Amino acid sequence: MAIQVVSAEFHKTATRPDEWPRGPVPEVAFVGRSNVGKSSMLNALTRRKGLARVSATPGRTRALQFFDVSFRPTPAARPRPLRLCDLPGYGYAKVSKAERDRWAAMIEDYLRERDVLRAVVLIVDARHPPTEGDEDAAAFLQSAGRRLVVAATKMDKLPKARRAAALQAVERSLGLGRGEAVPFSAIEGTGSDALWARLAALAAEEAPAAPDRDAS
Ligand SMILES: Nc1nc2c(ncn2[C@@H]2O[C@H](COP(=O)(O)OP(=O)(O)OP(=O)(O)O)[C@@H](O)[C@H]2O)c(=O)[nH]1
Ligand SMILES: [Mg+2]
Repeated sequence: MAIQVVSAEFHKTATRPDEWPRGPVPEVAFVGRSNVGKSSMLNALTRRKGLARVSATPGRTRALQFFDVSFRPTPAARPRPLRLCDLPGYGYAKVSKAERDRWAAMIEDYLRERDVLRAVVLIVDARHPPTEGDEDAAAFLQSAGRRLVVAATKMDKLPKARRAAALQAVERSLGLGRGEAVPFSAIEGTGSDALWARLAALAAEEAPAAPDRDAS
């Protein structure tokens, strides 16, 4: 059954931890290489075309962008809050190494430390084998103890007859089981319901056992 998005709006931009939104709202983040389609996926999921900025120029998203969403898992259910975080892409070559290092540190701090983060969607391009950056990101997220959902996007660019094989190639190379990766296309509008079902379930779960940050 399709999830109903009640509202979706931009909340804020952050480059430093003290700027991350406060409060106990469960959060899901979107990571992937520059230009893979992170912002487009966020717009497709929220069914709000201009919510996150989509650009033909890679490297457009340069800070963490937080969005507040309210959704009903079923038509009769009460709306639930969820926060989405659109992250800058990795692997963007046209900035200085110093700037790339700064982005990487900003993203890694967030992915490691963020206590309300329930799941991370790793977005890969369905047309190509995962890049070294994709593999590094998957390994990093696993080592950080994050729940990972892999989505293979731009499915529309593949002929229908090749889509299943492409999805399996993604799953194999990232060490996932059959049926674990979610096929997606922001252009065709496919994959949203399947991805929502996964995210809604993860958002409802307890936060994963996080490194000992509440010990004091
Ligand atoms: N054909 C097709 N094109 C897509 C899809 N998703 C995104 N695109 C295109 O890919 C380009 C990049 O999309 P964005 O959503 O801005 O990608 P991003 O990952 O947020 O990019 P950065 O923020 O720069 O890292 C744009 O030209 C989009 O129109 C898709 O599912 N299918
Ligand atoms: Mg973007």
